[in-house]
Amino acid sequence: MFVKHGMNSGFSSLASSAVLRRQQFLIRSLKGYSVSDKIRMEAVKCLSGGASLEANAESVLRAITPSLDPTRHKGQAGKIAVIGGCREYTGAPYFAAISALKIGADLSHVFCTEGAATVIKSYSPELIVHPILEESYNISGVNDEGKRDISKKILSEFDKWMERFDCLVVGPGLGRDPFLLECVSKIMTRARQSNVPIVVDGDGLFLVTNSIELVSGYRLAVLTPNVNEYKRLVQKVLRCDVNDQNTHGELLSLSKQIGNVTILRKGKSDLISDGEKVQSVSIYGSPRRCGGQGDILSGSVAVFLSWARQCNSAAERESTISRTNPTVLGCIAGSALLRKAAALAFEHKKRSTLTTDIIEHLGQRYTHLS
Ligand SMILES: NC(=O)C1=CN([C@@H]2O[C@H](COP(=O)(O)OP(=O)(O)OC[C@H]3O[C@@H](n4cnc5c(N)ncnc54)[C@H](O)[C@@H]3O)[C@@H](O)[C@H]2O)[C@@H](O)CC1
Ligand SMILES: Nc1ncnc2c1ncn2[C@@H]1O[C@H](COP(=O)(O)OP(=O)(O)OP(=O)(O)O)[C@@H](O)[C@H]1O
Ligand SMILES: [Mg+2]
Repeated sequence: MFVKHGMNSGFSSLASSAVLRRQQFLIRSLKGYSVSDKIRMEAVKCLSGGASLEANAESVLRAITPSLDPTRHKGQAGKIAVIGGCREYTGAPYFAAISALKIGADLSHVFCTEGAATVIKSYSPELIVHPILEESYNISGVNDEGKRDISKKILSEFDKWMERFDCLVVGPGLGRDPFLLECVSKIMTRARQSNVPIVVDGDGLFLVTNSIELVSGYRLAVLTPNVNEYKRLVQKVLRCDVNDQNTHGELLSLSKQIGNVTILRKGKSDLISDGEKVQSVSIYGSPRRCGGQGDILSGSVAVFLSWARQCNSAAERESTISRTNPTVLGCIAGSALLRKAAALAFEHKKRSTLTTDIIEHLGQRYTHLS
């Protein structure tokens, strides 16, 4: 079976004092590190409220990961592009792009501003960096016609590459400059016309929340909101505040309202929905909440969803998995892998664990994923 029924379907409505006592015990257990991962997972499921379908992440990972076959050529394991990197942020696009390579993609590109490009290139010679984006401050003396020309040039530079990509990650460290975001909207529209999947994260979600039509109804779009980003999406799309008593129902409605795009709501448990059902990944990760873990996740989801789309022959896939939306499979695999890598990094580095430490553990998934 691909999914296992959670232990507490309809928990919120059935809560009795005995269940509440058990919950309180589990909350106390979570504070220490002596209890097993399994108990922590139970606790998280108990606390999530609503029917819980914990994804069998290990099966998903095994089913969608391509073999290291000597007949395969460079590029077949994935070509990913991250659109992000501006004056403020260079770490986020680097984390997303390098994570894609560490997981097993063959090529990882970054499209960013010129200033950010030099920095990102210096972090890693493995990344292919395109310094094509422009921010308003850099073109402040240019008139409207000049700006239109710059925008056209950016789009045509991107067009040269786009057909080669298996997935785009839009947003890590993108910033919120209006001119830059306008150009990125055009890039997203072009990618959508060419059926290239798009993972939207960070400032990409800021853009999409204000221009929901960019992804609305696009089944190859994945949104990966953190707590703030989710709140803004719910307020904009559902026109209400986040309701923690109805997490699953709310996520289903949000996804449906945006035309069944896949949403991965990050948090204590990661919740994933494409508007059909909600699945969770509650594997215990790390108590460190250092910045950059969401960036690892977006790069990882991009690779896994590309792999999930590739294995469309029934022989290659387990039956339930073959019927599951590849974007959902990508989210389950990405979330599980990040969480396990975070747990392994925390075992070694404890409170000093940083995003770069987690990236170093991305490759250990098969031996340690439980
Ligand atoms: N090392 C790095 O380069 C990192 C960069 N990051 C990037 O940082 C950017 C922001 O991500 P966060 O997760 O911090 O975003 P959040 O939305 O969680 O919050 C960011 C900040 O923006 C403010 N803010 C919220 N709504 C706003 C609005 N409507 N207009 C202007 N400001 C608003 C918040 O008060 C907060 O201080 C993203 O591009 C993200 O990818 C992060 O990924 C962390 C690591
Ligand atoms: N309270 C939590 N307990 C356990 N894991 C969590 C918790 N909150 C987030 N995570 C995990 O950390 C990962 C990143 O989520 P987070 O909310 O930090 O994203 P983010 O804010 O976008 O990160 P970034 O700093 O990269 O922008 C997610 O996969 C999620 O599973
Ligand atoms: Mg983020």
